Amino acid sequence: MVKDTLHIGGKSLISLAEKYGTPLFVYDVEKIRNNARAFVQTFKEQDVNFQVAYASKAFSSIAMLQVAKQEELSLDVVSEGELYTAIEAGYPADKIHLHGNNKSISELEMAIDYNVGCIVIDNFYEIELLNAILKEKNETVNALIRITPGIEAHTHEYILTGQEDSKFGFDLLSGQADQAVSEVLNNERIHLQGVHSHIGSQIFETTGFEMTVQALYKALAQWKEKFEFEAEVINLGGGFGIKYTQEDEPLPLQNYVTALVDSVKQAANEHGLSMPEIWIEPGRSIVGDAGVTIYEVGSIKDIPGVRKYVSVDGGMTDNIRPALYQAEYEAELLNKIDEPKEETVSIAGKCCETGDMLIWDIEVPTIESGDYLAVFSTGAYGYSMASNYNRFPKAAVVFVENGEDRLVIKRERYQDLTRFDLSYE
Ligand SMILES: Cc1ncc(COP(=O)(O)O)c(C=O)c1O
Ligand SMILES: N[C@@H](CCCC[NH3+])C(=O)O
Repeated sequence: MVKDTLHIGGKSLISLAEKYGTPLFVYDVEKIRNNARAFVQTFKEQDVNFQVAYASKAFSSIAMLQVAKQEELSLDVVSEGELYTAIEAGYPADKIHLHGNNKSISELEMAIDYNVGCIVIDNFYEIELLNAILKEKNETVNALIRITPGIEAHTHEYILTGQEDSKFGFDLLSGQADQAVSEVLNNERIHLQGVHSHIGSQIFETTGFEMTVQALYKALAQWKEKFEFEAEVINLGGGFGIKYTQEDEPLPLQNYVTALVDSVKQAANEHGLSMPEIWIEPGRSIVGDAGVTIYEVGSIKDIPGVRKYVSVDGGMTDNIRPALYQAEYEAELLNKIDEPKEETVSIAGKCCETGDMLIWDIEVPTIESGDYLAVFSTGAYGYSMASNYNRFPKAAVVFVENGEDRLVIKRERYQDLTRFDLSYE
């Protein structure tokens, strides 16, 4: 048994690695709850009507959605699979919002059959599909229209979503958003509750959100004149940044809420429009810093004067973010937490892929095979973007709260990898 050091929710990470094996995702449930409460409490203090919808793409599992439900969050789902998980977790249907830039007929039918709270309409094809499905089922639905406001948030270009040149939503500048509002308002089966906009992810400032509110209100004022339409809901999406490394300086979550509420109040007032409900959709900022991944160090390759590669028993299969966005992480050797940092190494995954790197140039104590490495802030878009590349089984996920650990997603077995394979002999 190695020395017990770093703890989460009262449990030592080393003891969890020994109990459940590695790679292992460990979540601090109290942290998830505190993040959720930071948003909810701040809205309550602002005295506005609101919904905080957890963007379940960041990390979805039955246990996670049960925690979100306990915290009275609404839920953003973007696929039939995420919706199915919500249903399995017993999520109240009226709190579910369905997103997606290419919703299938069966996704839309499932959402309507389950009576979800709202559908965020993304494009003209979807209006057509929705109309046909609602007619056939003789149903109605609440909807928001997703708008790309032409705002460029300061973040990695792959996670920008609010710029004009985007696959998401109706563009404001070209007039497509006007046309969409008009079409939806003319559809008696779709109740247009309001507008939605999401400008990107891992954003560290409020300016982009404030500019979005202004852009939306300019349009809303015109739509009031043109269509006598007033939004009951303004959904400003997610994207609130978190700390991955010492260089990251995110705002306290409360600041995003106060900035959004202030700018909506101001814009509504300026344009003589009534105050809407404000909805947001945080994903990363609810779960990101609540998760840690533990790996075991395996082979070490030292190329003198060049680099020391330290390979761990996971990699891009449980964390694609470094390969996809050059995302940076910090890590510690759990069993050497008090030892001085003696060397600079690079942490590699075990996939047959040069780009399968987790961390470049990190300082660590003298590193050896068998050490446990914990990589921090992996709670968002780690497990949810995991793959079976090279036929690696997906890692296990453990929740810790009040000194108790609970396995919430089992480690995949090799049998799981071939479960859909059919013989060709
Ligand atoms: C529409 C929408 N809402 C919410 C989110 C959640 O974003 P984040 O995890 O950055 O809060 C995303 C992802 O960027 C998104 O596309
Ligand atoms: N998956 C991305 C963010 C995109 C979120 C969905 N629009 C990440 O890991 O940062």
